[in-house]
Amino acid sequence: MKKYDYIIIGSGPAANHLLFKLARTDRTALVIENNLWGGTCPNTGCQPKIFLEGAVRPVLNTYYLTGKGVKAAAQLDWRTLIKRKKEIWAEFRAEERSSIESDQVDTVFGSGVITGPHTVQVADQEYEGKNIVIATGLLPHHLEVPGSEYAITNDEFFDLDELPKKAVVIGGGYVALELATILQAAGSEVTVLQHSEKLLRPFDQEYVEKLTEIMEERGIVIHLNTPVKAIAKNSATYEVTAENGQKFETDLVIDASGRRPNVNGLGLKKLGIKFDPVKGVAVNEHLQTNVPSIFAAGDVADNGQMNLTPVAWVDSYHIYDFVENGLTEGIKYPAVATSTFTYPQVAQVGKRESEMAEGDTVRRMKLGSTFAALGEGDEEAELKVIFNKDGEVVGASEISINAGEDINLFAPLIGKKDPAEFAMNNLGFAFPTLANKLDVLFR
Ligand SMILES: Cc1cc2nc3c(=O)[nH]c(=O)nc-3n(C[C@H](O)[C@H](O)[C@H](O)COP(=O)(O)OP(=O)(O)OC[C@H]3O[C@@H](n4cnc5c(N)ncnc54)[C@H](O)[C@@H]3O)c2cc1C
Ligand SMILES: NC(=O)c1ccc[n+]([C@@H]2O[C@H](COP(=O)([O-])OP(=O)(O)OC[C@H]3O[C@@H](n4cnc5c(N)ncnc54)[C@H](O)[C@@H]3O)[C@@H](O)[C@H]2O)c1
Repeated sequence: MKKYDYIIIGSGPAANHLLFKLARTDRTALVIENNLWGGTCPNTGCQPKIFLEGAVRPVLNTYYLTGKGVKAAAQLDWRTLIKRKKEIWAEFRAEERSSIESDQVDTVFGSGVITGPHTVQVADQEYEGKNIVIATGLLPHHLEVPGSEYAITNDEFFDLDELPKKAVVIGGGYVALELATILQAAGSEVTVLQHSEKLLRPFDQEYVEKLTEIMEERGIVIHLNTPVKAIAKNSATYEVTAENGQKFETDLVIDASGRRPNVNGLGLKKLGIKFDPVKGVAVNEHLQTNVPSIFAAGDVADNGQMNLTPVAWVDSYHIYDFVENGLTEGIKYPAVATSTFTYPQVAQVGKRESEMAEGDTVRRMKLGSTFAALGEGDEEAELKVIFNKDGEVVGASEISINAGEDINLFAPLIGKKDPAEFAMNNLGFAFPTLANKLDVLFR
């Protein structure tokens, strides 16, 4: 039986950052993958999304500037865009697996099943590992309604050759609103059906409401409190029926009703490894499961964090430091910033206004009236920063077309005393950018 220091099940961000660290040592690793090498983020998540968003931006930017010095809105050529996407990704996929293979790292294609505290089986081959890392991520949740098989998920979305004339997107989270933004900008008539009364729960709801209004003004139809009862196929279209009886005829249905930990078929029950079907694999402060040689990292781990790529990286670095450097301190997550890649974007780090404690204060900055925002047609842009009673920054939220980038300024400031001092000491920030305005905000 071939022996390794690490067996990692799944080749996503949680795996590859552990491999970056292991590359500096003489440790050996086996990576097992049963789908696309590299995991969700580069194949069917963050990366194809941000690629398409790159083309959506000028379309929407020029839409808002039409009549304000721009003659007409740019238009998306969906077929060419997806063709280019496929060409770039074909190259990436060809390179991805070979980029992680080395003298120290083997890869094997297939489904890993954990058979013991130190053994994993793939087909009829068993491998031994001193440490096993479950890094199997999430899978799309499929609605449990008749006809749910007619809906696609993010797994298929980024390879759609034809732009649907009409699309129904089910869900009100990141995936639903990002894909709705892309489709509408490309020219589809988009309807979003959210079962509950709120969208984008992890974000500042005042800004989410503003985003919703802006998306609706642009033509995206959003129905809240509208659970779906059934999806039916007609000859050339689909019909989505809501529980309230409303019917929506459409060319494409996207199920973006959430994602669930990929825990089935791993042999967890047999080994007695604890997990929750919604939260994921139970882990301690070192990301060990109840079998100490078996860890879980990234989206599949019930680590109390959001399911984001930077969180998966932090997890894998911690496992490395714990096993290789004998770190005794439990995992500490930095303040991880997050953004919706909608238009505009809503971003946040640390506390939201709704989570303010006694003595906390909030300061707002109307970014929309700055010359930069006026020039970009981003008049609704706004920023809120939350301070605790000692004057430390404890949170920030922003709505603007650059919020995803801007929020990174605030992540390193969380918990820092005297941000005014920080701003005054960094007068060399490029001007005129948001960083330069911190001085005004903090004073
Ligand atoms: C549409 C979309 C957009 C996103 N955009 C962002 C974003 O902008 N920013 C951000 O931070 N995050 C984003 N995310 C989330 C991000 O993709 C995840 O947080 C990240 O991929 C988690 O990494 P992971 O390694 O834990 O899991 P994954 O990347 O999901 O990798 C898990 C891998 O394990 C494999 N696997 C599963 N079971 C087995 C088995 N039994 N044997 C072998 N292999 C197995 C899977 O095939 C998969 O390749 C997005 C997600 C989606 C769906
Ligand atoms: N920009 C980013 O960083 C980004 C983008 C995409 C995904 N992600 C990550 O991936 C995770 C998964 O994203 P997601 O959008 O799939 O999940 P999500 O949990 O963010 O959203 C799921 C949405 O579906 C709704 N929903 C649940 N059941 C439903 C039902 N029966 N009918 C209709 N709607 C229903 C929920 O209320 C929620 O609005 C996110 O939580 C996030 O961590 C991040």
